[in-house]
Amino acid sequence: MACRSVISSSLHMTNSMAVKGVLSFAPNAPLFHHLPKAVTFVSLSSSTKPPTKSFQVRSVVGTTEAASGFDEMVSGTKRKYYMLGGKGGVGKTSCAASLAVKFANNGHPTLVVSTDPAHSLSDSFAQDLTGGALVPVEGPDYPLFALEINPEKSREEFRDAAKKNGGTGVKDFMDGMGLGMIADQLGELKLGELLDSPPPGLDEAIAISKVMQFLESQEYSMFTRIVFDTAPTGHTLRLLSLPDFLDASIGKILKLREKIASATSAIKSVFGQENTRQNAADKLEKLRERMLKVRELFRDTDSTEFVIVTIPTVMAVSESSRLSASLKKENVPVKRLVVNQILPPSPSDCKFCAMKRKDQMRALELIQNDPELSSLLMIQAPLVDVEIRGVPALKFLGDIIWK
Ligand SMILES: Nc1ncnc2c1ncn2[C@@H]1O[C@H](COP(=O)(O)OP(=O)(O)OP(=O)(O)O)[C@@H](O)[C@H]1O
Repeated sequence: MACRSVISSSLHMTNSMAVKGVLSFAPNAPLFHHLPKAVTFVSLSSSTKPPTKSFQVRSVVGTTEAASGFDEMVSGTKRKYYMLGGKGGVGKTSCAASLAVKFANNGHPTLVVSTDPAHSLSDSFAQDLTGGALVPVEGPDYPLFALEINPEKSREEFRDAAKKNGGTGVKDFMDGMGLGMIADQLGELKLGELLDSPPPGLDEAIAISKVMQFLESQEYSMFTRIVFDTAPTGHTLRLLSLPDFLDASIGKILKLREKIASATSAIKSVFGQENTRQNAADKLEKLRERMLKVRELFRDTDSTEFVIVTIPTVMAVSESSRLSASLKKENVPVKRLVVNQILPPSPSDCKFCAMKRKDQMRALELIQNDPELSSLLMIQAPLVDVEIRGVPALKFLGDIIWK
């Protein structure tokens, strides 16, 4: 028996609007190669670009009309940070990318950042966004840039640079990555010598240092919405608790430094060493202070929100509940919970679909009765029957989720 639970529909989409019909887009739309110095906000109208390519997106429609409060998310030109996180594979990237597209199509110069070492932003946007630098995303009405931070790869390169140049290349390498600040703070500690046993938190330090750039660098000042596609729960919690985490790491670094210092004390002047050590300790203290600033930012209810993404299964709901509790403990603002991949009611006699949906409804009930999750605004997102890839498809998903 054919399963008819998924309603097929087709869409017609220009760069800034979607109506029913055929999903169309102009693949040669101009790239935003340069960041504009000043941003003018104008009302968005439908594009007049002729559709040059078309394909169909079939989807479930109308499963839920729960509003996400997007009006509140989009209002104001003061910068806001949205971090989307949850269990692996639930749709964090799809939700984050669709939110970023929606912000950009609503007049916000937007940056979407992946801090997940296993990036899927490139796959989601169907564009090559790798390389660890800002890459313009083709398609939205307003500038949308993506940044994939790969801390593990960065550490590898860092290690190589340290080996090749006997440590002298480390600063150049970090400068090249825009991490000069970290190099300045840690350079004197001869990190190259410590890389065989990297202090825990170094990966996260590299990721968070990019966040610090947002705060300090002119290059990023144009972005009024920054959306984070975070790594699965465990990594995210480490990232959020980084300042404490780094505190411990700094302690470890200083201890190691002390060991190195005493091992070489026979050939160095004690006075000079003490100076260097004190200097390095001061710099680390500065780094710690900066981290604390980031910590404050991510706990600022005016500028930051963590959106939990989950799916309607008992396992995912349990993990989301724990994540919510941890975020609350860290005082990170959480308001919204996206429950993704919900099956529509099946008008057919597909037993599998009926059972699956029943299961999902039970999981939704769990959410409603969960002390951690019940107070969050629940946004239900349907399971669509094609893979969401590319800006037009993300716009389509975003228009369903972010209303
Ligand atoms: N609502 C949806 N309907 C249909 N497919 C979806 C939906 N949401 C996500 N998917 C698909 O599920 C897969 C995983 O999605 P995605 O990469 O967004 O999840 P993730 O949580 O970011 O994964 P990871 O933890 O591996 O980074 C992708 O193939 C995506 O296209």
